[in-house]
Amino acid sequence: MVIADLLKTHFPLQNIQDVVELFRSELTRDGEPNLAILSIVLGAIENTLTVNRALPNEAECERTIEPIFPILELSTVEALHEKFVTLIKGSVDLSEFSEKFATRDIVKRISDTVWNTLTRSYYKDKAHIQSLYSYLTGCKLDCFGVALAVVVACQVMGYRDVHLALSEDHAWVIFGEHGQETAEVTWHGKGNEDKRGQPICLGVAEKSWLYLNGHPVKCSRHMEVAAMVSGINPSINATTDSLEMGSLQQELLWLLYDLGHLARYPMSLGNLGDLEEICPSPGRPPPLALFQQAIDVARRHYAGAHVYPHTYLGGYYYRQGLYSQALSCWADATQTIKRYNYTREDEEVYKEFMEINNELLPHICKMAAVGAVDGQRGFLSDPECYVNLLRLFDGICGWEEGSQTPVLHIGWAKNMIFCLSKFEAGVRGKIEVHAEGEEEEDEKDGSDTEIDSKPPSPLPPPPDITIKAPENDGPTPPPHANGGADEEKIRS
Ligand SMILES: FC(F)c1nnc(N2CCN(c3ncnc4sc(CC(F)(F)F)cc34)CC2)s1
Repeated sequence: MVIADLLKTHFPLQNIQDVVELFRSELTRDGEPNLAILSIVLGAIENTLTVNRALPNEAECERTIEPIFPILELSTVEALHEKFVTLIKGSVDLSEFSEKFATRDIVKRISDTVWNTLTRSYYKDKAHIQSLYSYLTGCKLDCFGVALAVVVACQVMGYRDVHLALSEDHAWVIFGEHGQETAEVTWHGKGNEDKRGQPICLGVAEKSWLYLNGHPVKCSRHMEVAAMVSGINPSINATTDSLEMGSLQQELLWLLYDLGHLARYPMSLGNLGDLEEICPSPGRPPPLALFQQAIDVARRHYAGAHVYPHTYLGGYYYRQGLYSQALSCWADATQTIKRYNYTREDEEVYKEFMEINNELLPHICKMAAVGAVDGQRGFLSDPECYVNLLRLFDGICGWEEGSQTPVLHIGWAKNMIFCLSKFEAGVRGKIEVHAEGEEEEDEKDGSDTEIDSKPPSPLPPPPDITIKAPENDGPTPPPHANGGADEEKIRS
């Protein structure tokens, strides 16, 4: 498959702007963006900027910093592209597969080709093995990278119906005339037999977070570009990121955002929010707006089935010291996971909630109890915080109910008791807990406001509990009642 002349005009790539213009050209051209070229380009640059990078020591830091952005020649990219096309076209007998739409057989065969050319054994969680560059130069791919490579190979074979499907911790493909077919093409986690070639059957998908109850992100070609940009890993080592690589990722995500290709992709909006928190772009929406947009997208287009939009925002509030707001987001997150049954393939989200319940929440309650953080003066006497703490624990317990594998152990319970006991006795008198479906008598004096897990549309399962907290006329003003001065103090 020849590389379009339009594409060639961008080479050699010498800086971030050259790469952004190449992506803009591919994303706005007639026909599809060339996924193979774009993945090779990102992988080659990431490799130069992060892999085996000698870092300047103190003394050298004083000296001028030599430019380290690699000059990427067309010949390098063309050679790797040619290698990929030859490998893929050489592995399947084209005559057998002449249909317009892919079949399970062709998808499995292409997955086998990628699978069988990987290094026999390597550290699967290694960084920088997510791109076609890693596959073509090191024969290594991570779980996401295998799925992406299969989709790129199908594009090379001319199958315009094969697309990437993404959950919050897994990837597979959809295909067929109406995109109605699904197939596993990669492995998941450790010690799980891969199910490559099999469809994702609803029975498995509907109750496990790994498959998001049938609400994965179904990518277009442009969203597949967004996925490879989201998959950029700027880390040089555990403590240092490549500023150039992070900046390239941020610029490309804004390009994709402006072209509308993040509009159905909550995690990429979260990625962009994280990058903006670290290095704000002038004239762009603040992180808060991006995290909030991700939550809205998940609610409107994915039936509120995604957990990460809530934990992205919760993590942001926590880092900003806005603990009441963080708690509210984390409660929304557990009220989301509550609709799933926990299975051993859900470890990643289990670790998220473990950190929230067993590290972050106890820390907040400890700090609030010693009054260490001004802004949290009201936290332990604020009925809304207590309500959200109960919603959070209810969600985790609801997740365990009906699951084959238990979620909670004594460590969870100890931390729950620790947090609950830090709240002032009076606050417990200010809330009402209603069992599911109990008739609501009208509020006579309107003194109670109902705190309810805002039901995402379409109708979710009814919440098990509805909890009420009084209006702001209670004796202790909510933590941010002083005109946000505290928040100013925290932020400054
Ligand atoms: F919840 C917040 F704290 C999170 N912070 N970072 C989070 N990540 C980082 C980015 N990330 C992602 N970001 C964009 N797209 C995808 S597709 C995918 C699943 C798999 F890798 F394809 F298997 C993961 C993922 C995974 C979740 S969640």
